[in-house]
Amino acid sequence: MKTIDDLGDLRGKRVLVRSDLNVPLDGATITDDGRVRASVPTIRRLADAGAKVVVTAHLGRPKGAPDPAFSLEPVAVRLAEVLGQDVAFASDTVGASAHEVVAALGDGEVAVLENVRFNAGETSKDDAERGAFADQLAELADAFVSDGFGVVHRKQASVYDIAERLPAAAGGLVLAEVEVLKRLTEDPERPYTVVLGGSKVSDKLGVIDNLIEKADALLIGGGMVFTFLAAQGHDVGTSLLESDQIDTVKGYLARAAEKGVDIVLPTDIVVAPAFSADAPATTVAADAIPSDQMGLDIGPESGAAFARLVAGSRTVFWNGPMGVFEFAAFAAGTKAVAQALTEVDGLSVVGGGDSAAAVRRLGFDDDQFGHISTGGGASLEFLEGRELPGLQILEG
Ligand SMILES: Nc1ncnc2c1ncn2[C@@H]1O[C@H](COP(=O)(O)OP(=O)(O)O)[C@@H](O)[C@H]1O
Ligand SMILES: O=C(OP(=O)(O)O)[C@H](O)COP(=O)(O)O
Repeated sequence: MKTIDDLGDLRGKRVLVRSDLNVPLDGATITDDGRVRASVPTIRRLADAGAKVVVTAHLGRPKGAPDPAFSLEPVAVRLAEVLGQDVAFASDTVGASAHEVVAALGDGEVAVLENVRFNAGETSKDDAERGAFADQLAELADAFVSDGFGVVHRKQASVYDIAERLPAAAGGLVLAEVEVLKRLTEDPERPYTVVLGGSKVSDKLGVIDNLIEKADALLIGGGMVFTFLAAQGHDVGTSLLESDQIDTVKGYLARAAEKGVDIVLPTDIVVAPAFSADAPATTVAADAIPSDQMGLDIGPESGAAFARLVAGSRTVFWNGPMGVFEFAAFAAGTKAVAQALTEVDGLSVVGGGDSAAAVRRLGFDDDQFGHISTGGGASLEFLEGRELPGLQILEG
């Protein structure tokens, strides 16, 4: 992959940096600034080289139009604090404000553009529509640095198409992430266990297909669980469920059994009548979820079983909290798995914005893990051995 060194002398040049600043927010308050901190070294390096640094990033999944709830402005404020220098903010991504802010940048100064996903072209499946938006982004810069590891699995304008339009290079974060994750793909020490949870179920279920070929055991928690339980014929009440994936999941279970790969499901679940911090929590058997309750965490018996399997592995990759850790009553499963990862005699990797936020919020330090990856979906697809569009476009 091309690196920043390949871009030559950057003094006075406008460099567009794609960062992953998709941080968890409570209102306008950032609850974990890990992705901001991870983005700073590349931004600092470019600013120190005298570039005019234009940062582009997304926040959440707005629907291709401006939505104040997903403004990057609070994130730009936090970036300025962590960088220790002023950061200008453009109230649009490629419009008059962006052009004005970029034109006003001096050498070594930094600006953040408003949420790139406020523009329908960013995530469009139509190549021409995405390309037209990438053309507009490209007008704002002389070179492109891809540093948002968490989005390199997305074929999106600010990740992929832009790299076809400007001299492009991988930033330090992307290079560092790839370096560590390669260790998990090249002959991992066994047993190799992958723990999957979280709420992006439809996005991430597909990775199981390839991971069955690579890992010795797959532990399923979080919102992932319920499509599996439904595939086994159980009622999952009002839990998160991808009904159209039930047949696919049945196929995974059958193939894993054939290959001798353990797909381990929780045997007990913490349920509540509503998705809220103070909903009364009870623990039930995984095959007896009441029809008016939703599963919000794996139960204590499952937490202990998952912890034993994790701690006994030599290589562990974990993406996706085991429950709704943001609410104390549903954080125990995530805490049990996190604790077990710290005890692994080998390589333990936590991936994903919320998973990283969870371990920090539950009192763990980053250095208790082998690596904390900023990307969940991106690292999972990397481990699958898939070609990631945002990396492939930087090659050559
Ligand atoms: N049983 C569940 N039902 C609903 N949401 C869940 C459940 N378990 C975990 N979650 C949610 O999953 C979210 C994180 O999912 P995801 O974005 O896939 O992880 P990451 O950002 O680490 O890749 C958390 O906000 C958590 O509350
Ligand atoms: O949060 C992210 O991914 P993750 O939850 O898989 O870690 C990235 O910012 C990508 O976001 P997206 O999954 O909305 O494309």
